Amino acid sequence: MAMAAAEGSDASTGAGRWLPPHSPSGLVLQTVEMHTGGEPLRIIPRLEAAEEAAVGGLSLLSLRREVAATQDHVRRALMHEPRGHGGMYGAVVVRGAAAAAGAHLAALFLHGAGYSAMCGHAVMALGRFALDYGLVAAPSCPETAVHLRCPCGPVTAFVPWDGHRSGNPVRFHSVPAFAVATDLAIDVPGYGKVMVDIGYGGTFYAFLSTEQLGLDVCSSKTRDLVNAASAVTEAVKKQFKLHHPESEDLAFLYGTILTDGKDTFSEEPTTNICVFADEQVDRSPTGSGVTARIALQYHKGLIQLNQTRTFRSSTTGSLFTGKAVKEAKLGDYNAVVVEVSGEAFYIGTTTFTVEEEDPLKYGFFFK
Ligand SMILES: O=C(O)[C@H]1NCC[C@@H]1O
Repeated sequence: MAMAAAEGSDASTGAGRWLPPHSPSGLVLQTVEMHTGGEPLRIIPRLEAAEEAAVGGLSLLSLRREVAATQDHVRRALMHEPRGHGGMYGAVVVRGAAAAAGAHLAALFLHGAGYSAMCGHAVMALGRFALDYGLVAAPSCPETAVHLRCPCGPVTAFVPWDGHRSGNPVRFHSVPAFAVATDLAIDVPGYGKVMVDIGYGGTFYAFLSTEQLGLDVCSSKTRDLVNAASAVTEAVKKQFKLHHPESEDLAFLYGTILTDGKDTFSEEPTTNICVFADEQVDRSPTGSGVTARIALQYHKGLIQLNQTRTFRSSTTGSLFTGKAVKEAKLGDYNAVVVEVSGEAFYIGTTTFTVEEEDPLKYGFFFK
């Protein structure tokens, strides 16, 4: 019986037999499962191939390219069905890359269509993970600064710590965020001409109000919001060339965030939906999106330093807060350091296996 077996020792229950028949040469992947504001994070605490690549001293951006080229079956197996789903998100922890960067934790971010450069909801979850899984040698109470290395650069998470376990809320400071373009006219097939803002918060997003698309971020069907946001993403990609001051590897439009248009400072929450990668919907208010949107609001003079705004996900109602904490520079851009805060929770652990003869062993994906 499951209960008796779970309580027994390895010797009495043969706990090794919990693993079902699987390919002896194939993948056995252990994960820690979390969510931040409803957005899943499937943490892969160790991926041998990534560790081996890190020994060569590759930067995280180069490591991202290497893992994409050689280990994409791992991403597909864990993000796509039947092990994952259309909204699945993951992080591969790379200990070697953290050590090389003098950080507590380095991570590559995975989603249904590939690898991203920054992920705020993941940073909040990984901040807790780093403390609870012993990646920080001497955590301090009541809060510990966890230094993370993300593909976009160094990010610091500030995590409550009571001496035994981590807690919430977790806040983080990302790489300097900046406004790239404001009120940029874009022709969106099927929707007409709209005005978008483009901001960088470790990754680039286009922002616009749903009103311009004849929709309402709070009440329209998610499918309609996804279609509109995806059309905007495609149009912006064709009509505007992105450039990143540090690396062309970072110069890609990750997605479009549709908003209620409430950008002027207010104590009231502003609602948004982030559609990123290949029509993937963030269940959270999107940490990197909040970072980029605060940078845009600051650039437009709509908020001051240390004025806190609350961001609400239209999909789950979950909340993040964000504020610009100081001015900074990134290349020639006048930028700001943004603090984003939210709550991340553990939901379990999993061991995934693969049977060699399974024609769908590395998953399947459809829209
Ligand atoms: O919170 C974030 O920044 C992320 N969530 C999924 C899409 C983004 O990477």
